[in-house]
Parts: sequence; structure tokens; C-alpha cells
Amino acid sequence: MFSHDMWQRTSDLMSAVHRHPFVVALGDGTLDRDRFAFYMVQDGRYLEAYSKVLATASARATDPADAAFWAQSAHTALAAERLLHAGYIEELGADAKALATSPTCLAYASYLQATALTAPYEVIAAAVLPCFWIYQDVGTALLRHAGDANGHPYGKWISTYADPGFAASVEQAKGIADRLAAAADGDTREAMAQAYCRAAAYEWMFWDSAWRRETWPTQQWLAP
Ligand SMILES: Cc1ncc(CN)c(N)n1
Repeated sequence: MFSHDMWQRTSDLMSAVHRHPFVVALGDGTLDRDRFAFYMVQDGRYLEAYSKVLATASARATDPADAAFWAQSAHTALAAERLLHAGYIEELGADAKALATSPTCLAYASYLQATALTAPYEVIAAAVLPCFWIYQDVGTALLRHAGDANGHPYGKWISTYADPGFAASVEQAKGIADRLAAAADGDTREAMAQAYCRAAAYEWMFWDSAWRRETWPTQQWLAP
């Protein structure tokens, strides 16, 4: 099955995600507020783009049930996830306007937007899957580690991604990619695998860019 193959192909990367200092500190509650605020601001921008990518997936879907699922997920990315982020940004007193969109945030969002507009529908379904699945995997692992999200400094974040409702949507996204891959020719399946792996790599890079509070290497000459 496509999703199973992708999980195996990205197993080293997933180990690196789970031991990344940002993810470890998020889980044990020691992540400093500046890094978390940076992440939240970048992620809010990412989710705005991601929601439009899912809306495009809905428009390009060949199956009405798929179209409904992507449209619902586009709504959730803005209504639930981005709301959670906005709440944290307010709580942290982060000045979102002062932060430039990071190179990694822009690259990941641009990659997904280009894929949504130009790639076959099957490849779009593969490219958006790591965004669902990796967050559910991380959220679930962090909840297991924390034992209880109540009282945890990042408990709302952890509960959002460890939520059984979110797990159900991950299963649906996996099911769509698996069905499309099973019916696809070899070239399309390989393009789906490339898209899945590229997006999974961007997920690691996103945690890493937040840990480094990534800036533009050109900012000394040109304001980003
Ligand atoms: C970068 C990223 N990837 C995934 C998710 C979870 N939808 C997120 N909020 N941000």
C-alpha cells in the first residue's frame, strides 16, 4: 500500500523528526517562548496557504467524496488550527507583523501551491499527506510522553494534533492516497512518492527553521 510504503521510505526522517530539539522541547514543555512564538507566526502563514491548497485539491478531485473531504479539511485548517495559533500568538504577545516569512515557510507553502495548480490530482493527494500524518504522529507521541495535556505549557497544541477526530481525518487522507496510487500507472505512482517525500522533508525543515528562528541570509542587503 502507498501509505505503508511511504512510512517505511521516510522512517529515518521520522526518527529525526521525533528527536529534533524543537519537538523534544515542545513535548517536555521546556521550549522557550520565543522559538514557539516564531513557529506559531510562521505556521499561521503556512496554514493560510495550506488551506488554499486543500481547497484546490477539492476543486481538482475526481471523486465527490474526496472533494467534500478536502473542502472540509480546508475549513478546519483555517477555522480550528489557525484559530489555535492566533490564540497562542495573542497569549505570547508575539508581534506577527515584525516577522518576515521564513525561507523554509515560503518554500514549503510555494511547493504545495505549485503542486496543487500544476500536478496531477494523485500527486496533490500525496503532497498534502505528510502535513496530516506527521502532525498526528508527533501529537500522539507527545501526549503519550506527557501523560496528560492539562497543565502542560503547550497542551492545547498537543491535544489538537493528538485528537481522535484529527486521527480519523488522517485515515481518510491516507485512504484517498492509497486508492489513487492503486489505480495509477507506474510514473504517476513514482511522482506521488516523490511528492510525499519532498513534503515530509519540508516538515522536518519547518521544525528546524523554527528552532533556528530562520532569517533570510540576504537581509543585511535587502529587507525581506
Ligand atoms: C508545517 C505544518 N505542517 C502540518 C501542520 C498540521 N496541519 C501544520 N500546522 N504545520
